[in-house]
Amino acid sequence: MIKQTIAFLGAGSMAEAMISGMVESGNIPAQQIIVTNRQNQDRLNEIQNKYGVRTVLKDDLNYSEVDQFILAMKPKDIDAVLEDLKYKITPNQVLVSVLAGISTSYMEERLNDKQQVIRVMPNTSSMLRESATAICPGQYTQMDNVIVAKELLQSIGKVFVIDEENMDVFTGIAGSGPAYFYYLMENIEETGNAEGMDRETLREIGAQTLLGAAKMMLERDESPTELRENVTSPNGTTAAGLEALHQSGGGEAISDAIKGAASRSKEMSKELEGLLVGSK
Ligand SMILES: NC(=O)C1=CN([C@@H]2O[C@H](COP(=O)(O)OP(=O)(O)OC[C@H]3O[C@@H](n4cnc5c(N)ncnc54)[C@H](OP(=O)(O)O)[C@@H]3O)[C@@H](O)[C@H]2O)C=CC1
Ligand SMILES: O=C(O)[C@@H]1CCC=N1
Repeated sequence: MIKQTIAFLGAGSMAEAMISGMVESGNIPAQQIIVTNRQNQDRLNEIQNKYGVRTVLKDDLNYSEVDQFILAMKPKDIDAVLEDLKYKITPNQVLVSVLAGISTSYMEERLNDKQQVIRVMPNTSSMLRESATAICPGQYTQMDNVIVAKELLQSIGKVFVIDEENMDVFTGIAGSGPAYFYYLMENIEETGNAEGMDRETLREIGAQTLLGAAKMMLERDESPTELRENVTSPNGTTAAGLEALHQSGGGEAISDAIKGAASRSKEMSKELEGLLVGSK
């Protein structure tokens, strides 16, 4: 059981997905989770009623009772948040950021000397405790705090400790990834529906197919290539489907999606640094 007190700064869709998974896991008492935002009291009431966590507007938060702050606002708000936190927290408290494109050094440079920070990248499947989450500690973060953060994140799915240089591509694969699969499903539904099947059944069929394939990859000792070849009978339906996919640039499209998201993640950090230089 996690003993630390956690405060979310931000109560949007990503925060909610994480809160839902954490509370559901039972690994941390709901009363040890505090959720804040700047002004939307209705949203805080909604979160409190749904999950039994404590909520408060961020200006009324008792910062000294918090062990780990989870930053869950939009990247554009990061400078204001760090400027504010600098005067409110001590080096033994930890900042855990889920913001896309914000590096540990970016945060460290704008906080007090040797502030402990951790950069993480979860996804919205946190809601069902099925996130693929990356974690990457800053240079001053103590190992015992990394362990607690990891335990907390394990309550919402699988955790991968990665080098920061891989955070952008991880974001392109796993942070944004659920959206690619939803897009795939939208197109599956569209096509099946045009052929006369009803959308509700199609959703179940498509999702079960996706789930089955995911489980095969996680639970069987075969590569995706071997698994694909096992489905593909010579001159059969799969061969025809894969050929059409190949002709339409399916593989390239997936690769471009990951590269596009990763490059946007890099660009977002550069944009913020540019903003800062411009503001001087
Ligand atoms: N959505 C996703 O799939 C994923 C998102 N992320 C990251 O999660 C972050 C949040 O995204 P998302 O949940 O979609 O964003 P939302 O816009 O839904 O939520 C942002 C929240 O931050 C609050 N907020 C803004 N400034 C502050 C502040 N200074 N202190 C406290 N709260 C504040 C806002 O409320 P108010 O205006 O009242 O302050 C709002 O509750 C982003 O940085 C994104 O990169 C990471 C992985 C996946
Ligand atoms: O779209 C975004 O920027 C965020 C980060 C990863 C998923 N959603």
